[in-house]
Amino acid sequence: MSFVIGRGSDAETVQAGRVGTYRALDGSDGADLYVDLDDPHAMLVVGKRGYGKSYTLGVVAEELARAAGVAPVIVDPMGVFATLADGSTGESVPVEVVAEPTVAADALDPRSWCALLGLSPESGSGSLVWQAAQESATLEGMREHVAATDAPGADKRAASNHISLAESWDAFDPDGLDAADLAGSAVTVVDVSGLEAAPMNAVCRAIAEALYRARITGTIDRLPWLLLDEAHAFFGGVAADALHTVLTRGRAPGVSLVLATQRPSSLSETAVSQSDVLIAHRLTAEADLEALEAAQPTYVHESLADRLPTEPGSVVVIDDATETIHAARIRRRDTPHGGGSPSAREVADQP
Ligand SMILES: Nc1ncnc2c1ncn2[C@@H]1O[C@H](COP(=O)(O)OP(=O)(O)OP(=O)(O)O)[C@@H](O)[C@H]1O
Repeated sequence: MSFVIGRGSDAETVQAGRVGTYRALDGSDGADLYVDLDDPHAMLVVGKRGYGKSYTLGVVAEELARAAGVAPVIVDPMGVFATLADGSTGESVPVEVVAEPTVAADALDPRSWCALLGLSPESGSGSLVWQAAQESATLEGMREHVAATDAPGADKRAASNHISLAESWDAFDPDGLDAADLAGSAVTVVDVSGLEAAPMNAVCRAIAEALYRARITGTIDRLPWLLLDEAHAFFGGVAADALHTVLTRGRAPGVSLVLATQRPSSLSETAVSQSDVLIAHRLTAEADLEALEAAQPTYVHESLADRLPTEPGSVVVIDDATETIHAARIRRRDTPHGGGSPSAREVADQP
C-alpha cells in the first residue's frame, strides 16, 4: 500500500504509475510516489526552463505506455519525445512515432479555417473560405469550390492564395491521423516540431477532437491521455477550443489531459483551475506564480511560492482528489531524455 496521487493513501498501486519518491525535509528520498492512471485526470506540469517539465512528462509517458486500458498520445512541439523509442533500462516502453503528422482538412470547422488563415469570416475572402470549408472535406475540394463561385475576382484570388498557404504546410491529408490511429496501447508521439505554429495548432485540435468524439461515440475502447509539451503554444491558437472541451467535459467520456508549460499565466484560467493534479517545478516569474496562486485550492494554506523547490527534478504536487500537497522528486527516466540544452563545453570536447 502506498500513496497514489489522484487516489489517496493506502491505495493499491495497480493501474498507477511510479513517478518518483517523496522528498524529506533534509532532501533525502522517501517512499515511492505514484499517480493514478485509472480515472481520467487533468494534470498541469509547470516549471521554469531547464527544471524538468519535459523530463517529468517523459516519465508520465513511460508509465502510461506500460499501463493497461489507456491510449497515450504526446503532441511534441520540440521534437524531444521520439527518444522514448530508443530503448528502456527498465520495463519496455512501447512507442509509435509519427514523424510527419497530417490531419484531414475537415477536422477543422469553417470558423477555425478562417482563424487558422488569419481571415475575418466577414471579409469577402474569409466568407469564401468559410463556405468552402463547409462544403468540402479536402483542400483540393475547397479550392475548386472557391473557383466555381461567382464572387468578385479579388476575393477569389485572396481565398485561393490562403488555401495554397495551407497546402504549403503539408499538414492536411484526407488519410491523416484519426482516432483509430491514435488509440493503440503504445504511446503515440506526434512530432509537430517541423510545423509552424498555425498547422501545429490545427494538428493538435484535430487530435484532441478526434479522441474526445471517439469516446463519446464509443468507437474507441481505451481511455485517451493527451500530453502536450509547451502547452501555452496551443492556448493562443485554434487548438484552444478543443482543449477547453476536453478540460471541462472530458471526464465523463474518460479523456485525460496533461499540460506542461513554463508559462502557466499564458494558459487560460480554465486550464489552470480545471487541473486536479498540479506538478510544480521551480518557478520564479511573478505572473506565473500569480496564475497558480489565483487558482490555488482553499486546502492549501501556505504560499505556493514558498514551497516550490529549487533543484531540477524536484517538485511540489497538489492533489485535488485527496486535498493534499506533497514534496517529491521525479524519478530518473528509463528511456533517454531528448531535451536539455547543449553546452558549448560538450561541443568543444568532441573529437
Ligand atoms: N527527475 C529528474 N532526474 C534527473 N535529472 C533531471 C530530472 N528532471 C530534469 N532533470 C535534468 O534537468 C534537465 C532539464 O530538464 P528538461 O529538459 O525537462 O527541462 P524543461 O523544464 O522541460 O526545460 P524546457 O523549458 O527547456 O523544455 C534535463 O536534461 C535533466 O538533465
